Amino acid sequence: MAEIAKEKLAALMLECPKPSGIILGYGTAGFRARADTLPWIMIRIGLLASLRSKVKKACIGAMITASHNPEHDNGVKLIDPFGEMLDQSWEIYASNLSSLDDSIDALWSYLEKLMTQLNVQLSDKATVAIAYDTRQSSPFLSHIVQRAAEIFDTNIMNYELMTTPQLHYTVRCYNDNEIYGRCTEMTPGVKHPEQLAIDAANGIGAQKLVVLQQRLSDLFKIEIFNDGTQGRLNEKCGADYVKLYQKAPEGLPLTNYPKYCSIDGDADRLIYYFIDQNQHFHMLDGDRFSVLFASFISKKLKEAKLIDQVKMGVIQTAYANGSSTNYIINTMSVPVACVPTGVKHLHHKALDFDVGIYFEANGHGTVLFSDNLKTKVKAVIEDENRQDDEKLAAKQLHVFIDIINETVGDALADLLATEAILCLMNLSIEGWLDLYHDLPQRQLKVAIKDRTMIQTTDAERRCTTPAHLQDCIDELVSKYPSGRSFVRPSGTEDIVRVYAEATTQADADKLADEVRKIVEELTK
Ligand SMILES: CC(=O)N[C@H]1[C@@H](OP(=O)(O)O)O[C@H](CO)[C@@H](O)[C@@H]1O
Ligand SMILES: [Mg+2]
Repeated sequence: MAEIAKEKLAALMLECPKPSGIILGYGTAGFRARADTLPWIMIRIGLLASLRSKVKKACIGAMITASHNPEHDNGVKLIDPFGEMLDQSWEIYASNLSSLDDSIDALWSYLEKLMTQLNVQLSDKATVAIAYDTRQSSPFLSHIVQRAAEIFDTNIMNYELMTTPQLHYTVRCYNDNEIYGRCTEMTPGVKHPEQLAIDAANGIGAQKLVVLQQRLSDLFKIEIFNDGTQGRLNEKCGADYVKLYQKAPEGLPLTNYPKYCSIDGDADRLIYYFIDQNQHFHMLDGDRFSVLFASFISKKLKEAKLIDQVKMGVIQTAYANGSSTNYIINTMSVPVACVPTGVKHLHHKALDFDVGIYFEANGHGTVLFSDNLKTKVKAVIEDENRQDDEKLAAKQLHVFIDIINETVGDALADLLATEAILCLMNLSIEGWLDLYHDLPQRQLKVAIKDRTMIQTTDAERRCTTPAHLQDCIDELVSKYPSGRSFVRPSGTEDIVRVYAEATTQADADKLADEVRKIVEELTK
């Protein structure tokens, strides 16, 4: 069997050779690069997915997407049995596999070593679930993952077109259909929400939104724009564009709708916005979802008389607006944890709480609920001695848990949850925005010759190298009231990101620019 597998692998490697000089690391969201440079890595990731499945004795997911990046890019990431990101200890195997030469003997001997170390056999059972976004390169790349995994005797479930959160959820359902895979009912009595216009980034989300639109037509009036029939994926549209440029996307009529939202290319990010009477644009980003969800959940926990029995927390990254952090800690009295960029870090930290609410400022996030909390909510619903209003609050929490996708941030699930909360809390989008006032901020991308020259600590809020960079940033920041700035290398692009916030937009822009100059200076 091993002989045949090795021959098949050698043939596949000849079909998809590794370009010379290429270095790819398993970054913030798996491997990501220009699509035409990726076929060879799909072989290695297919093999790794199969091995992971053999070890965990469970289905593993492989999602082909480059999310909010341009159409010509693509990428792949693995999903662990509970629908979460690949365990970080395995990212090293992924990067090791990537760095091996394009020789069948080198690859084969590494795989043999790995199988011995992991105590698995080629013939052990494996199941890999594959899905991809709407990029032109996606079907071809997914086919390579499939062929590679099949060499290792793997049962493949190819779901073809899916959003990223759908695949995360599907993997979880497959492995855990006791708890998951149930149909979710909306709360009875929810009023008709107002109309909502959605920018689907010309991505996979558009197709899935159509299904939602049809199923929920009595409850929910949504209109879908940038649905992929005309524009290009993520080009001047989508959640990343709106967040980065802080303006409305193209391809969306900016009148007639009381509220708008944008999702990204693989539908795991969500950003809301609206245009006021003076034609000013206002954006509600990930930080706002944390505040909204935390307000709703704590209100319902109070009503269900459960608040004193559970530990609730919000998890953010350094990109969260300082005003949101301040509001959550000081006005809502909810603790906030700050972790490095990347959903895996937020998700991991959220597990420390009974209710762990996490959002990246860019709109990726979800809420995790502990088994302890779920049991308590169920007990209130079933307890005959409880008052009706206590039971109703517990039921609403139960429905919220059903709507939300606990495996990963999911734009469509977050959208449904947001609409339900706004309706139940009788809150307009303006009222939601008025909960606190953002500090003006600016984000810049800076190209330097080697981004690994910049290393950070303290959840990426401080630089440790190059020498003196942090001292210089501290000095610049001290000149601005409520100023804050940090620098970190991107894990998905060959750039360094600069972030700055201050009391006025002009100051935030100026601070960001000064920090950019110092970064360029010290990394020449
Ligand atoms: C500032 C920012 O938005 N960074 C994004 C971006 O990571 P970088 O490592 O900053 O390139 O892409 C990640 C994957 O989509 C996402 O998790 C993260 O929030
Ligand atoms: Mg995405």
